[in-house]
Amino acid sequence: MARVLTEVAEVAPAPARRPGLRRFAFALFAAVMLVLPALPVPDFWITQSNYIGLYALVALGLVLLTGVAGLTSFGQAAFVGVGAYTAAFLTVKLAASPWLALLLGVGIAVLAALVLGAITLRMSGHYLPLATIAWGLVLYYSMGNMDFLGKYDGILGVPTLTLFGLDLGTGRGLHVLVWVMALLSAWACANLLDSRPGRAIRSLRSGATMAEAMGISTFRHKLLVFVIAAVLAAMSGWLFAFFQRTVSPSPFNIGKGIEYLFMAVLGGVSHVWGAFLGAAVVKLTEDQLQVLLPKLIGTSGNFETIVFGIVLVVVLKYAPDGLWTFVIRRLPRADRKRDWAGAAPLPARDKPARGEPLLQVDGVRKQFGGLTAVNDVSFEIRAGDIVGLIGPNGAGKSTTFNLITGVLALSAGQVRWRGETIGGLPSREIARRGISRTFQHVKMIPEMTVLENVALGGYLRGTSGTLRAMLRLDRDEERRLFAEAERQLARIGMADRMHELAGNLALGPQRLMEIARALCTDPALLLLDEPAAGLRHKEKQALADVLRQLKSEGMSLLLVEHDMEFVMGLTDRIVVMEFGTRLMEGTPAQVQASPKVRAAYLGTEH
Ligand SMILES: Nc1ncnc2c1ncn2[C@@H]1O[C@H](COP(=O)(O)OP(=O)(O)OP(=O)(O)O)[C@@H](O)[C@H]1O
Repeated sequence: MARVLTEVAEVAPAPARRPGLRRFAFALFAAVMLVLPALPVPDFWITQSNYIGLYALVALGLVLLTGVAGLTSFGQAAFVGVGAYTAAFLTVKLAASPWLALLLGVGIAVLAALVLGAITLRMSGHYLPLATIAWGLVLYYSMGNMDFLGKYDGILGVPTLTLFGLDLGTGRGLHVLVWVMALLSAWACANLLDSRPGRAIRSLRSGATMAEAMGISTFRHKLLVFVIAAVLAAMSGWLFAFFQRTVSPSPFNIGKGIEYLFMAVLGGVSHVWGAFLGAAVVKLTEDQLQVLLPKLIGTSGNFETIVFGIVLVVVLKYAPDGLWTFVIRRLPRADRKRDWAGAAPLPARDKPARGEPLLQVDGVRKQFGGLTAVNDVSFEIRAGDIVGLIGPNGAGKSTTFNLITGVLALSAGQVRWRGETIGGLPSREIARRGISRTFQHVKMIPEMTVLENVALGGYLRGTSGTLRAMLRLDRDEERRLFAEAERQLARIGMADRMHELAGNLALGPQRLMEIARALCTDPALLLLDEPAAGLRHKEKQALADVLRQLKSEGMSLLLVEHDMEFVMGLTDRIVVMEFGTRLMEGTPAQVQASPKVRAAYLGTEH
């Protein structure tokens, strides 16, 4: 911790980056897939490869949706159907341009995803999976019963695609287009995940509380990723129509929806390239099993489905992150290239003048059913104050934190921030106004690096959106975000650990990382929930130094802490709570001398 509060320039340079083997491997893979049709590969394998590309597009959407964001959809096949039927209907019945059909198909899928998502994504739990099943069933039976879509016979005679006057056919020519679209989509998705909106998407799986406290609208990002998955599925459907040259409802039924999910889970549900592996393994194994199993069993049937079910259980047991993890383990882990030296600072807010009234907690109350966890608690924080909130276990400290930061709704009372009423605002709006926090139980994204976790705190200070991120036009802002994240890590003495995975840190460093993340939001008030818990003595001293330094820079702090020595040595004022009420408020000396406080901690009458 010797480097606490050092400037970025003094921080030891990040370890040298390992060779870009991954990038080379993926470039090679892309090149092979694109030149494959020009090689003397049998037509059978070109067809298989076309299927794999088409399936991978859908599985890619599920990687984002299910693997990264933690949302399950069984209805992706229906979105594929939307793309396919739009292509077939427009080109066969209306003789329209296939490219117009692509636009329209994607548009309809986006609209359907927006409606479905708007209804279900605010609700947690099983609503989305159930809604996607219903959507899959509705679309399947609609396609099968509509006269103008040819009922269960579907639409025949879809023309082949032509590009620059070149007929792509259904084999080698189309292969190039299928794989260009699949690889470009994978590249765009990989770019997205390594960006400001991507980190927001990656934060969804760990629950809404932390993400919202960093200013992220979790609903908007869930909707975004649901729409992206629908777009990818519709693109696959559009290609499928020109590949099969006929569309009928059966390839878009709910069973196929489950199969797509199976591909994503088997391949590597949180890895972009796992979608390709999953699609390849499922397609190739399915074909082999369809030939082999009837021979082995002596009768035909859908036995491959049963075998797949068993395989899925085995994979989930022994490789819950999918088969791609076996590949990724063999590739060297590349540290992020430290290319942000000299990046312009991020925008910073105007800081309040010392002594300005910041936070007024006015008679707040919180009831959980019959239990009053916080009862008529009032206190004030002025700019530059370090205020402690102490009390025995269950006194209502964390609940008070959650009322101030909008995690919980007030039952009564009001919270004001610089004169503005903020009680009732969502967490992200409160974060936007300059209140940041850490959590009693550390909330982070374990599979992201320390640096990326901290950069999540800079979300509100950036503006790059999804399209910019997908096209990698956001690099300038990314450099600024990472420079800020490193600066905040240096402030708490952790810059040398920025490339480690957050999940590999011990509890103490995880707490410090949360503080760096909160600082990255550029707050005017920092709420720390038990920051010293789990820290060793020296780490606590270093933390106290950091907090004092923050105070000297004008930062205001409210901290809940059980370590009395830590609180007494650091705070200007202390609010003591007991049984949800404010027992007293005073200087550390007054609190220490109070018989009421001593009695509260000892559990005796007062
Ligand atoms: N979501 C909830 N639903 C029901 N009761 C709750 C909820 N959150 C907290 N409580 C109850 O409210 C009371 C105050 O809890 P709170 O966590 O705020 O106390 P605390 O002072 O932070 O305690 P500790 O120091 O142990 O963290 C406790 O009795 C707790 O069981």
